[in-house]
Amino acid sequence: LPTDSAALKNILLKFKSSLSNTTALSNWDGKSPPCNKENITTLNWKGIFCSNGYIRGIHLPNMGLTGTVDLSLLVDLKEDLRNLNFADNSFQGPLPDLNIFGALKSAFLSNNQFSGTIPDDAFKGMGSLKKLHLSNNTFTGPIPKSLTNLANLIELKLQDNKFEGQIPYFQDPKLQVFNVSNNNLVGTIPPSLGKMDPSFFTGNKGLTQSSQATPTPADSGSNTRSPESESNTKNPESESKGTSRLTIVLAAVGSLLGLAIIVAVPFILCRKQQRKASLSIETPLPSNLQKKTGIKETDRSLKSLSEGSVGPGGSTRGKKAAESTKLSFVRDDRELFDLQDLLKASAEILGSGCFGSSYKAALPSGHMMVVKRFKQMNNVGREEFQEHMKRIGRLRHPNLLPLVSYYYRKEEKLLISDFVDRGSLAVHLHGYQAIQLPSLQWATRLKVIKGVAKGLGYLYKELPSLIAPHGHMKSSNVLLNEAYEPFLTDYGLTPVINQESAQDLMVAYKSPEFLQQGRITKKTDIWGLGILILEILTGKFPANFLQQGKQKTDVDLANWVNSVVESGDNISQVFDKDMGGTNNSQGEMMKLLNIALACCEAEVEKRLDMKEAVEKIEELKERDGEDDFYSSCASEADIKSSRGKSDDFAFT
Ligand SMILES: Nc1ncnc2c1ncn2[C@@H]1O[C@H](COP(=O)(O)OP(=O)(O)OP(=O)(O)O)[C@@H](O)[C@H]1O
Repeated sequence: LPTDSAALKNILLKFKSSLSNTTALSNWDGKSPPCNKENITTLNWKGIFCSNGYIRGIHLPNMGLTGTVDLSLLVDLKEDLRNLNFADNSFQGPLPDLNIFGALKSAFLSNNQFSGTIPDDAFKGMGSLKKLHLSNNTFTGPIPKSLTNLANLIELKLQDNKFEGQIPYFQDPKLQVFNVSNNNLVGTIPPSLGKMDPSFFTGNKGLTQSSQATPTPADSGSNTRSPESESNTKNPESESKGTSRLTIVLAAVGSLLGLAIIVAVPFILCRKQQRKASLSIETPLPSNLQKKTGIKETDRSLKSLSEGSVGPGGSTRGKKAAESTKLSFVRDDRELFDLQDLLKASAEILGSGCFGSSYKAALPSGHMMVVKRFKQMNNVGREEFQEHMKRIGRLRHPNLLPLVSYYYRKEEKLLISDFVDRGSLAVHLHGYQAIQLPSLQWATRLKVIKGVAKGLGYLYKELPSLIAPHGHMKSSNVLLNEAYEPFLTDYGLTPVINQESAQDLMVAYKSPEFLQQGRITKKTDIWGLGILILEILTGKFPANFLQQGKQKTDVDLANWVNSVVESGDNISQVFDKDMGGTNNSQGEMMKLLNIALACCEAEVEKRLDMKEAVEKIEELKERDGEDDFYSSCASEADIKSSRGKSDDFAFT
C-alpha cells in the first residue's frame, strides 16, 4: 500500500484509536504523511518505519500503551510489514493475529500482559519469521505446533509464561535461542534442542534432560509425545538424519565461528575489552545511548561554571564551559542535532574496536548515526584537536565516510558519522554465513578494492603532511552501502591518538618497517592496502594484526601468499573459493594478487608508491568478467529483495 495514500493514514489512525493510553503517539495526528515516498528511510510518525514509501516496521516498545492489539486493522499492510515490536507495554488479551503478516521477520511482544492459550496454527504460513519474543506474559496451554514448521526461526523466547505440556518436536531447527524457562512444561528436552544453553529450560518442574535418542518425525505430530517414543529410533534413516543434523550444527558452528572471529578480533587486538559486539540488525533497542554508555549529557563541573560564573572573566569561562558540552559540526551541509538528541536516541552497540565502542543511534528525524567513542585521543590539546577535526571535516570523496560532528571533553571524545547500511567489509568477508548472506563475488570485491584505492589516493593528496594519511587500513574500517560501494572510515587519526596506544593498536604500526626499524613511512598505508587486497582475495583474516605492540611475526598473509608463489604450487589455491569468477576473470585476479604483493614488499624502497598502486588497480578490467559481474550483481540484488529493504533498519 503506497504510504502517501490517505487510506494509509486512516488505517494507522484507526489502529491508534483501538489502543489505550496513546500519549506517546501524539505525532500520529494525520497532518504529515507517515512516510515520504522519495526518502529511503523515514520516521515521520513515532515508531513507524518506512522504506521507499512503504511501512516496514511498527516499533512501539516501552510507550506505556495499554488495551488489546487488533492487528486485523492493519490487514492492508500484510504484504509490507516486516517487523513488529510491542514489547514493554501493558497490553492485554490474547496473542494478536500475527499470521496476517506472512512476510513478518520479527515479532516482539515480551513484557506485557498477553494471556490465554495460543492456537496451534497461530504461526502457520509465517515462513519468514526469524525472531519471536513472547516472554514475560501469561500465556497458557501448549507451545503451538505451528512454530515447529518455521524454517527461518532462529530466536524463540517463551520464558516466564505458563506454557504447559511437552516441548513439541522441532525438526532440524535453525534455532540459536530457544528459551522456555519458567513455565509449566513437562517431559524431556528433545535431543534436537539438547545443544541449547541449559538455563533456557530451567524453572519447569516437570522437564527433564532427554536420553541421547533422536526423535522421529512421527513425534512431531503429537504435542503429547511420550518419553518412551524418543528411544528406539536408531535406524539408518534416523542416522542419516542425525548426520544431516550434525552437518547443520557444524555449519551453524562454522557460521558462528566466522562471526566470532569478526567479533573477537578487535577484542584480542585491543587491550581494553569493551562490550560484546552485536551484528544483528534485528536486535531490539531496549535502551538509549546515554543508558548504554553512561556518557553524561553535560559535565557537571562545566555546567556549574557555565551557569554560575559571574564577574571579570567569568562569562568567558562560562561560555567556554557551555561550548565544551556541545557537539561541534565540521560540515555545514548537514542536519544539526544536539548531543542530547543522540543520548536520548534508542541505541544499538555495533561493535567494540581498539579504541572504544561504536553505537548506532536514530535521530528524531529517523536518520541513523554512528557514535564512536574514543578514550585514547589525548595526543594533542583542545585547539589542535579541533583544528585537526576541521581538516578532516573538509574532506569530500565518494569513498570516504564523512565526519559529521564531534564531541570533545578531556577524558572523552565522540566522533559522529552516518550509519552505512551493510556494515563492514570484515563481516562480509568473514562472517557472511552468520548474517545469512552469500559470499562477496569477484566483481563486487573488485569494485570494493577500486573504491578503497580511490579513497586512499584522495587522502594522500589532501593530507600530505600526515605520514600515514589513513593509518588504520583494515577491513572493519571499510564500510559498504546498499550498492556495495566502499567507504573508508577511521582515517587521518594518527596525530590525535595517544602515541602509545597508536603503536599498540593501529594497523600502520604492524607494518614491516615499524616492526623492523621502528618507523612508519609514506608507503606504510600502501602496505595496509596490500594486506587488505590479500584479505579480500584469499578470504583469510590477516593474523598478524592480532599481534599486539612491536612484536615480530611470521604469521603474515603476504608471507604465506609469497611462499605459495615461490613453491611453484598451484597459485589458484590462495584465492577464496567462495569468490566465484569466470575463466575470464582469473587473469585480472592474478594481476590484482601481484599488485597486492608489490604493495606488501617488506623493503619500502621496492614497494609501489600510492600513485602506481592506484593506477594499476584502476586499470583492472571489470568488463573482462562481464557475465560474472552481472550475475553477481543479480544475485546480490536478489538477496537484497528477498531480505526486504526493511533489514536496513535497527528497529527490531
Ligand atoms: N558508520 C558505520 N556504519 C555502519 N557500521 C559501522 C560504522 N562504523 C562502525 N561500524 C561497525 O561497527 C563495528 C565496530 O566499529 P569500530 O570502529 O568501533 O571498531 P573496529 O573498526 O572493529 O576497530 P577499530 O576501533 O580499530 O577501528 C565495525 O566492525 C563496523 O561493522
